[in-house]
Amino acid sequence: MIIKIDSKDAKNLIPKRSKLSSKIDGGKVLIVAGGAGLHGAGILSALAATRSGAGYTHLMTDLVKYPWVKFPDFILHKFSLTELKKNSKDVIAMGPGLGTAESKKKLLRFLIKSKIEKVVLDADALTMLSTMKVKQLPSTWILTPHEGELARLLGVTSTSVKKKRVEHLIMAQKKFGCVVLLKGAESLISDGKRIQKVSNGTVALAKAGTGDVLLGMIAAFYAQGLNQVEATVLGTFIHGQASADWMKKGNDHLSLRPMDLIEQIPKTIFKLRGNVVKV
Ligand SMILES: NC(=O)C1=CN([C@@H]2O[C@H](COP(=O)(O)OP(=O)(O)OC[C@H]3O[C@@H](n4cnc5c(N)ncnc54)[C@H](OP(=O)(O)O)[C@@H]3O)[C@@H](O)[C@H]2O)[C@@H](O)CC1
Ligand SMILES: Nc1ncnc2c1ncn2[C@@H]1O[C@H](COP(=O)(O)OP(=O)(O)O)[C@@H](O)[C@H]1O
Repeated sequence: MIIKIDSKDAKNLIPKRSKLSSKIDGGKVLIVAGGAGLHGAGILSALAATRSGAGYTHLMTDLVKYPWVKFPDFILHKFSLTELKKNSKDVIAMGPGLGTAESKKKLLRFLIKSKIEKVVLDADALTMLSTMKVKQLPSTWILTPHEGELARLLGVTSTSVKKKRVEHLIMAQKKFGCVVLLKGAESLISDGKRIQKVSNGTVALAKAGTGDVLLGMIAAFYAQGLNQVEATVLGTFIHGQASADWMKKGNDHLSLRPMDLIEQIPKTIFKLRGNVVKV
């Protein structure tokens, strides 16, 4: 049976703060993303993490020409294994715009070998993973493939994934042993025990960069104490709902920018929470 997530389920998962909360309660997220020419991907993920409640957002990225005057919110790191080793974070989210060079593979191999507890992999990190001999990943890891990425992970065609989405999701979950989110008009989440479905997203999301936003959101919720399934469910639901809320304002589905989605996050969370802030 596939369980459909509704707004009540999502509302119950929204992290809470008290008047005495500090940035420590928001947790520390490290986004490893945004290689040469694809800086935007890392910035989108990092901005989404900050907008979704991360207490600290660290961004390991290509520092050359990083537009820090426009985006001063993050603690910046250059791509480096030494840097990755010395940075203990609550959650590490890796992939968008990273490329698949050997230097980036080393970073991923380190995370796998040292069994870092909370890791979320997307985009190029999934492509790199598909070329590695990996048995199982920790059950606390999250993979967020679209159909093409899931096909690469399983060594099948994207057409066969499109035809049998649930079957391929289950195969990937069994292969890697962690949470797998298969993205699309209907997003499916499996942890090996059950499959949950999030279908509130709109076609406005069918645009490059919206997946980078989702990665940052899931990482932020994971860093705030939700478990790996809850963080994936809440991130995916709010992401979908933000696109729907943005369209309800009279915007056409052709026109959504990933940045619009990020700007919509505060209002969508506030509405879902029930229009109350008790702090
Ligand atoms: N601002 C920035 O800097 C941005 C940077 N970005 C970064 O750029 C990098 C490359 O990203 P990308 O999107 O070009 O390539 P990628 O997703 O690896 O493969 C696409 C191929 O997969 C297949 N495919 C099958 N089903 C599919 C589906 N449902 N949805 C999508 N694809 C599907 C299909 O091939 P087919 O299966 O048909 O052979 C298709 O040709 C990556 O690091 C990303 O993070 C982007 O996030 C944008 C913003
Ligand atoms: N037709 C659609 N309806 C609803 N959501 C969609 C649709 N198409 C794509 N999405 C969502 O948009 C996001 C796209 O992510 P992804 O393919 O990884 O893009 P990118 O890597 O370019 O950021 C996913 O969250 C996916 O579920």
